Amino acid sequence: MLHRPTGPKGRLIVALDTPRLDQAEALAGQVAPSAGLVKLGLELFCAAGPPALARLAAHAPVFLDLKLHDIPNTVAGAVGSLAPLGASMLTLHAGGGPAMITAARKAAEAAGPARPILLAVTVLTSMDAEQLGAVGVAGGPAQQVLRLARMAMAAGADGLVCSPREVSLIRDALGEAPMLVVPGIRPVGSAAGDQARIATPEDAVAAGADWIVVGRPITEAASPAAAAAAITASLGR
Ligand SMILES: O=C(O)c1cc(=O)[nH]c(=O)n1[C@@H]1O[C@H](COP(=O)(O)O)[C@@H](O)[C@H]1O
Repeated sequence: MLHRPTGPKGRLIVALDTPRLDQAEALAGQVAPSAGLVKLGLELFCAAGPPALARLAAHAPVFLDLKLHDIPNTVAGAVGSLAPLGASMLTLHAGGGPAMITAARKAAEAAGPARPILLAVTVLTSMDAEQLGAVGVAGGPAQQVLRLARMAMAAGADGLVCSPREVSLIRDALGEAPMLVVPGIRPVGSAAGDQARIATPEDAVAAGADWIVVGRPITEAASPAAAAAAITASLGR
């Protein structure tokens, strides 16, 4: 099981969001010197399936981000199918509720000590108060993130995915126990795109993020290797 970032590659996770496995492998090779993990998400997994995991794992440990969200029995089955693939981290939506998270943890543990870390996604970083209101959640993202964070950790998640805006709130409430993996990262000067709750790599780490997740600011850069290296260097290791 993967623990906190300690190595010289720092706290960076690079999201390889492309439907093409050859392209993802090439990117993984370019960013691997400066990335602790690479992220295999829905776009690539839907296109290339489980074999993509072993191919990317040749370059760096893999964060498998499929954001599972279904009834407990179905999610437990999916975790059971995914756990042997060798991912270091796996996501599920906290909104699936405590029974779903507990079932997922049980299924992950059945895979043995090399099981993936289970991360509960709180409120997607693309959602602002208005988007959240549209799905019936009043009070804004911070309050909802904290509610889901407490519930998910009590139900058996190893860590949480949240935006950089809620990191210090979670640290104040829950301390060091949750591993915090933080997307919605934008180096100064890069476009926000569809992300709503963003901050720079430095601010996210200063707030207490264990890992930051960066996709397009690296993958769409003229040199992904240089962009990844610059982010890791900006974090001081
Ligand atoms: O679980 C995630 O990784 C995730 C959760 C979230 O709330 N927001 C979010 O952006 N992500 C992922 O993080 C990556 C961010 O990519 P960029 O916006 O290109 O940096 C994407 O692969 C998203 O799927």
